[in-house]
Amino acid sequence: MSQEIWSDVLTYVRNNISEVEYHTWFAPVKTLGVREGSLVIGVRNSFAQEWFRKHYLGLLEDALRSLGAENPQVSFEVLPAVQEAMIMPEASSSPAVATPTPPPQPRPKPVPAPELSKVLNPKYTFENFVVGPNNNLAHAAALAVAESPGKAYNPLFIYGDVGLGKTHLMHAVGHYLAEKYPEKRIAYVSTETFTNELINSIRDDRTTQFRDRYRSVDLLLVDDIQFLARKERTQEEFFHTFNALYENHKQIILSSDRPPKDIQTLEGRLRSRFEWGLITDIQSPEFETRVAILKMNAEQANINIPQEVLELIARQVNTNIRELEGALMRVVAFSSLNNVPFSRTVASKALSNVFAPQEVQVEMPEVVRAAAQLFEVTTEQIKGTGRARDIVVPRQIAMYLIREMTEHSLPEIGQFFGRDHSTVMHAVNKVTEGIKRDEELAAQVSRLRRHLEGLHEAEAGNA
Ligand SMILES: Nc1ncnc2c1ncn2[C@@H]1O[C@H](COP(=O)(O)OP(=O)(O)OP(=O)(O)O)[C@@H](O)[C@H]1O
Repeated sequence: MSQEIWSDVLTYVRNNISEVEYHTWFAPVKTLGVREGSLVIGVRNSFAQEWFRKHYLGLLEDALRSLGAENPQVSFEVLPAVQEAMIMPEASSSPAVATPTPPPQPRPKPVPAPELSKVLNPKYTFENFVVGPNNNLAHAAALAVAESPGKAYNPLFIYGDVGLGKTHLMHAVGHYLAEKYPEKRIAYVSTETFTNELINSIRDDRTTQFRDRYRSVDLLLVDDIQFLARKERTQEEFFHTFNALYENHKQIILSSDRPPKDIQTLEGRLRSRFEWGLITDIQSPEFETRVAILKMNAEQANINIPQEVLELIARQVNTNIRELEGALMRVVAFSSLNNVPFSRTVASKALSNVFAPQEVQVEMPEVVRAAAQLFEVTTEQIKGTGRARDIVVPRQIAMYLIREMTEHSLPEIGQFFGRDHSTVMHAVNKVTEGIKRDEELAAQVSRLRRHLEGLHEAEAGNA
């Protein structure tokens, strides 16, 4: 994770000095990690070490402060000669591959087309994709397509808001296919790149090569297809690419932030083609899915973070998964820069500048846990089917409090308990009526409510 801290530090630095200065001094250095709360930066020689101490120490400390370090510490070490060789700027990578902020590099002209099969992000595999109710249909469709490309659903059209995993799923199909059939040609391209390449090919009189490249692939993945809107020439070209691939039973997967019918100024013939196969969406993940994603990310980075800290992060970021991952990195950076163990307090502090604490929400599993604790039963019993009174009462109270304290609908609550919405409605009515007559029940409900509110007040207070 120190690479992520370093990447954030570089972004901060880059925004605060000139490009030339950045290129001269920061492009050749690398981080050696965080040791006892101090960010260690490897520089080429003792001259650079002195220069950094004199000119950039304050800036680097400010960068760490912006990441939440309370007492930022930076040290510089001269790299051994052999390591120096490894910090040469990397070859320019495809836009699809997530890398830490790359150092600026002179751009050759014309820009060469990326090697089509090398643009998949290695992290975006099916194994790394957490399946939840928000994305299970899109996941199943992607898997079906990966298993029977060109046969199951063609094209597969995945839409949803930003940062919810559309690109991840597309790349996962690419990886699956690349592994199973290494000879297959796979192309991943954003609509923007497709457009730019088309323009360049027209300019350089290379349209034939452009066409050949895209029309000869076995799997074409196109991201952000909504950007085809209002680009008549690109639509025309894409139409022919689509037809060529489709007729040859080659798989096409498209992603967009909206369904085809809502893409304005998209030619009718393209829209209808996009609707030929399967259109599936990805919604924002529920709390449990968010926690599972955080858990997987932490495990992959070999970081042991307590469940309650993951839950706190998952509560604060409830839509975009990219932001969710960013929040996790912020907490990790904060704890390692301040040399403190992970805790709810630390996480609240780390996130306080970025996410407003009043946005925290009570989540369904929390309510069930609190009810189980108060009534001395297990969460499994509450979510189970037992009809004994000492289980039914806590279950109904949990349903009532979820309805009262969260935004979840009756069917959503029902689904969480494995029941239908009428059971939830019955429970809510029963408890609503019950607390009017039964003082003990009223006291229990109010105690639970205070407990749940208290949990979140503590978080807001810590922040
Ligand atoms: N279900 C999931 N399990 C694990 N990680 C996920 C999941 N969904 C999304 N992510 C992660 O969230 C981040 C954003 O996902 P991705 O780039 O695929 O989103 P997107 O929908 O394509 O966004 P955009 O519209 O901005 O292109 C990635 O790091 C991805 O690995």
